[in-house]
Amino acid sequence: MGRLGVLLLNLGGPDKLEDVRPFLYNLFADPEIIRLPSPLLQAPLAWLISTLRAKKSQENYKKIGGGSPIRRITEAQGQALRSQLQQNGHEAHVYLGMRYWHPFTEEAIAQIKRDQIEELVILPLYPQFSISTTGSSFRLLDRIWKNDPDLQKIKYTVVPSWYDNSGYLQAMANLIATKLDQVKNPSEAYIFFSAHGVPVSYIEEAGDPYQKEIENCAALIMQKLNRSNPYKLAYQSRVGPVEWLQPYTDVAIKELAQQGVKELVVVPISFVSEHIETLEEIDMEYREIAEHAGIETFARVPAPDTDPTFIQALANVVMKALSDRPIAFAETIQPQKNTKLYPQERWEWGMTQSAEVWNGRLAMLGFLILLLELWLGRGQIFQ
Ligand SMILES: C=CC1=C(C)c2cc3[nH]c(cc4nc(cc5[nH]c(cc1n2)c(C)c5CCC(=O)O)C(CCC(=O)O)=C4C)c(C)c3C=C
Ligand SMILES: [Fe+2]
Repeated sequence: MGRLGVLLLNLGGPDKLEDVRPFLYNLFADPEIIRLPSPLLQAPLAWLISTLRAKKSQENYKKIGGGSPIRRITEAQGQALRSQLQQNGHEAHVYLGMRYWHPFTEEAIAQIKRDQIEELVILPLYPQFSISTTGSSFRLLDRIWKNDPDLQKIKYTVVPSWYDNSGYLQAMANLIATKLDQVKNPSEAYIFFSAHGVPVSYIEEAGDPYQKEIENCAALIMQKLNRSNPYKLAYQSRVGPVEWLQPYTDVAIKELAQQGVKELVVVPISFVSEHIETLEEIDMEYREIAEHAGIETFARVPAPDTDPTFIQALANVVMKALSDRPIAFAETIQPQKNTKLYPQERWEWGMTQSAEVWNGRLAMLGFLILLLELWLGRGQIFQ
């Protein structure tokens, strides 16, 4: 085996408050997050949304210490993975490639080239595949690869998703069991999985397998846990004026409270590290909603971070990828160029070609104004 590298992919997050706006700009400039009918609109819209959202988002980052812990934790996971692989007989360099903030994927690739890596496993730190996360990183890497003959010499493989890995399921089950055993009625508490949502159009128009993988993952974790507690899966963190996967976490919490549920054990399911959506959104916003609705216990299961069972699971995923047939970027799910990732029916009217052009332009203008109004009018994006 040649010089081995493992490239861990993640979303990234602002290290400090000044980073929030440019981080949001990078996120919304990604056509895998919001795709508009004209690519020319992407940058102005990203600028608009990031500028409008920055203040609220900064307030949230302030509440968790002024920045995202995602880089620190992902670096710790990388180091722990390197030692675990070493113990399992594999000397590997581990790199971090974040999609929207430092260390950017491009920085990791430059280092991989400097280190003259010959064999590379590309492992997203998202257990389930979504076009908006893993898919976006793979598409970026695919573009980088196509333009770089040196990279094309590397024997690489990608791991599209690994939510069904037995060690990962065990790590999640252990973390849940520990938390369950701390509540008043461990056998009755409701296990509440909260996954990051995506717009419904990702699933229905673009064929994103995310919802299926999340549902399967929750069911497999429950099997591993092997307890008879009731459970529910809901989706958090919706952004903007389109329909996202349902049930929404806040609505589901209120419904359970109305049904008389008193104890919730909340499991963040699509994240493997603590970050703003666990530390602020779940721990603060949803806790408040739950307590207000009459839930007496709101216990949150920690993200796996550097949990040893979880790190061993990551090492197993890497070793399996090395022994399996290599998977290329092109083999993974990619939305077609014209896929609607955002509802576009609004500008599909008009009788003649030129009328259609003008209708389209007016509709786009209207759409921008509508977005602006919705973003400003609602005052907060996570509803
Ligand atoms: C599986 C994980 C994730 C999916 C799917 C996902 C889709 C998705 N996200 C946004 C918009 C935002 N996400 C933001 C932060 C954020 N998102 C994820 C993970 C997934 N996103 C993580 C790990 C983080 C946190 C990074 C950190 O700073 O700790 C944010 C910024 C937060 C904020 O402004 O409050 C936005 C915005 C969309 C639109 C989307 C799918 C289309
Ligand atoms: Fe997100």
